[in-house]
Amino acid sequence: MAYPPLDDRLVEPLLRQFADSPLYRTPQTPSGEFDVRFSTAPGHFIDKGPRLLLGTPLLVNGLPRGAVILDAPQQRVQDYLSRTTPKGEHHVLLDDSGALIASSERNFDARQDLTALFGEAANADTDLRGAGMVDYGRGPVLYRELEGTRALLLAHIPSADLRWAVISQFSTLFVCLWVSLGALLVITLLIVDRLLLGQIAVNERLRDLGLVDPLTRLANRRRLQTDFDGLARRLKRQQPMALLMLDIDRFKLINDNWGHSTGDEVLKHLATLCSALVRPQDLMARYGGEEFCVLMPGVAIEQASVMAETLRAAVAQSVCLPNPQTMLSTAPSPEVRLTISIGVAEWLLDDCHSLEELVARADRRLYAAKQNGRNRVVQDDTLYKKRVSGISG
Ligand SMILES: Nc1nc2c(ncn2[C@@H]2O[C@H](COP(=O)(O)OP(=O)(O)OP(=O)(O)O)[C@@H](O)[C@H]2O)c(=O)[nH]1
Repeated sequence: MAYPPLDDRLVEPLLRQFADSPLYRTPQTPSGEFDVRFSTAPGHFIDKGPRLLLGTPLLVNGLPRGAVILDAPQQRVQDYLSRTTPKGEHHVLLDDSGALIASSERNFDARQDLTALFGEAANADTDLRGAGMVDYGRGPVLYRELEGTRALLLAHIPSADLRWAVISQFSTLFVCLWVSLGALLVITLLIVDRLLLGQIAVNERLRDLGLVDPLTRLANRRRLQTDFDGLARRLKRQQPMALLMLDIDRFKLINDNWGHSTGDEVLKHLATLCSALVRPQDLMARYGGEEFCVLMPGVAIEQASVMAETLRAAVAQSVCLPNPQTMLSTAPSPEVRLTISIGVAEWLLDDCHSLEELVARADRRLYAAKQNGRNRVVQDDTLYKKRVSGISG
């Protein structure tokens, strides 16, 4: 570009000032020289007049390392051009494309010509002040205003360098800290997970303890009550509900002859056998000792009696083979045969309004079954009444 005679003596100290600035240290070429070549950048309007940005790249070993931008009011460039132009001569400032930027002629209309030159960019507010980073589409440019001057120091940073600078911020200590925090978090989550699983297991165990008989794994008395209450609400005395009361005959003899451990195995044997025979919707529970209940929702007395007979027959035909290690050495045989007696009741027919009443009615019939020879099912009070009247008579 054509350029007015700019006094190198003014530029050189300024460039050195920039180069020595702690804000921006530019390594010099081995010869200590700068390759100074100004070019124009789009001007902008501030206050009353347009301003020009005159820039020179800072090259080190031929590589661009930054730029010095002189932000000057266009009028001053114009005045300077007029002042320094010898009489009779005409100096102009042209840009790279040869367009007129300033002229030593006084009739140069800077506002009009600048706008013509740079279009809307000339009106853009590019008045960078302080320090920061801008990106005009060719990558990030760092800038810093030099104190006491209207000059901006710019440095173009390749994106890769910028990324590396960010990454290098993560010092080893910082990374270690993050890794430690991450590890701590994972360990904490594992511990919480373990605690939760443990708590769930404990809760399940507690729930089991509350509702399950530990020996036979059948429902216990509390569960029987809960289920009865639920069924009673659901059936609303619109449908029948039967209850079987089972008791092992002469169980005391089994304990006495084979031992208590074998007695336990007989209880488990009975539980497994009977619970496999009842319907899925029936609830078999251990009522206590050697007594068991089967709650049968929606079942009338006849059907319940049939089921009771099925259970009685199955038990009578079954053989329990207890662990020989735990039975008494005096045991009469390695196997145990057993029978059960059953009392049957039905809540509508027997007009029972609570589990207690239903159990009492079934228990009464169970008692009658025992009194009449055991290994039998009783589903009404005939035998009971006969016996009671016999006693009273
Ligand atoms: N092994 C074992 N025995 C139990 C358990 N609970 C109760 N028993 C025993 O069951 C027996 C019940 O005996 P009884 O109430 O006299 O009745 P029974 O010998 O079965 O005679 P009947 O019922 O009249 O046929 C007692 O000896 C109790 O010790 C238990 O959990 N395990």
